[in-house]
Amino acid sequence: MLEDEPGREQVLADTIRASEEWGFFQVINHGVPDTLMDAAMEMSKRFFALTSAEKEEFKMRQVAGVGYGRFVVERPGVAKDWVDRLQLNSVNKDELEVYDLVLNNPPGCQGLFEKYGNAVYELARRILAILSEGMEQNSEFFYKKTAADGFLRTSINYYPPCPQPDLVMGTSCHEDASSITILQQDDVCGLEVPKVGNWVSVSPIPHAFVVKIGDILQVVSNDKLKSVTHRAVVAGHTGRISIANFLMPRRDTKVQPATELCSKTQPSVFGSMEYGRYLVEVVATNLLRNKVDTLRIKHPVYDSSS
Ligand SMILES: O=C(O)CCC(=O)C(=O)O
Ligand SMILES: [Fe+2]
Repeated sequence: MLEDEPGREQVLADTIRASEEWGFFQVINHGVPDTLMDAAMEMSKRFFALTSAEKEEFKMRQVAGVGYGRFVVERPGVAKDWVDRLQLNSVNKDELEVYDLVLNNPPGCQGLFEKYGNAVYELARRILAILSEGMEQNSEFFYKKTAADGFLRTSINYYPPCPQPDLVMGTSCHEDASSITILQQDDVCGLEVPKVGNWVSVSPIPHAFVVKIGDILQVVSNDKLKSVTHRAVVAGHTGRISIANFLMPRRDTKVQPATELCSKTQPSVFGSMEYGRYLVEVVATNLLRNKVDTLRIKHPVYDSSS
């Protein structure tokens, strides 16, 4: 995360290469204090250790909303994931969120996650700046097009120990519908990404964040940066916690390739859709895989007037 040092050019090039090839990379020395990361992980453990009745007080009330639990559309024949979840918004609120969750148990939980959310949001902005400069644009380029005035959704996943881990999935294969995702994992392996026909584990590095390119950055970068499919398996003998922070655009943001990244040789390969519509029509219909393909144009032609 070098800011002005001589190795910066190399960092830019490496970050772009990782985002094109893997859609994932890990960052260390990122500026979010270790103590804040530890406190967030500790608070998450304490939350999931509350009794069911205590957790139910924060029950999620709308599909993919904030709160505890999983309010999902059931799919016939598809087993539910082996995961317990708490979701909250920080920085800006999602403008359509009706439930104003106040997370007052364990005490201090709300304030801690607001502080954590602010720090992660700043980090997300800095990473978007690195990606922008790596693609020869000004540092605010991707932030303005994929996240300006947007919100940060923090989703805390607890995968309990499981007697038969081979029979379940922690979080099924999907891509994130975010601009970018910043994920903190504990010291237990579980997150997996595909590479040449195999699943590869993203090894936990103490106090590192895993950064994932989301669908919105894939579309705006005109398919250069990849929103890669991933999943989380369960360890079995022990529980695992991951804290996924999704940087989300405002719902009225137009999701479309940036004209600056299109040319005669690289015409726009995606159409345009408002982010709110993307969430309702593409994400909420349970179409979890290859979602950006719903925007893909079959025969791209460069339009120099746009
Ligand atoms: O638990 C993990 O490591 C992955 C979670 C994830 O992919 C998500 O919440 O979107
Ligand atoms: Fe994910």
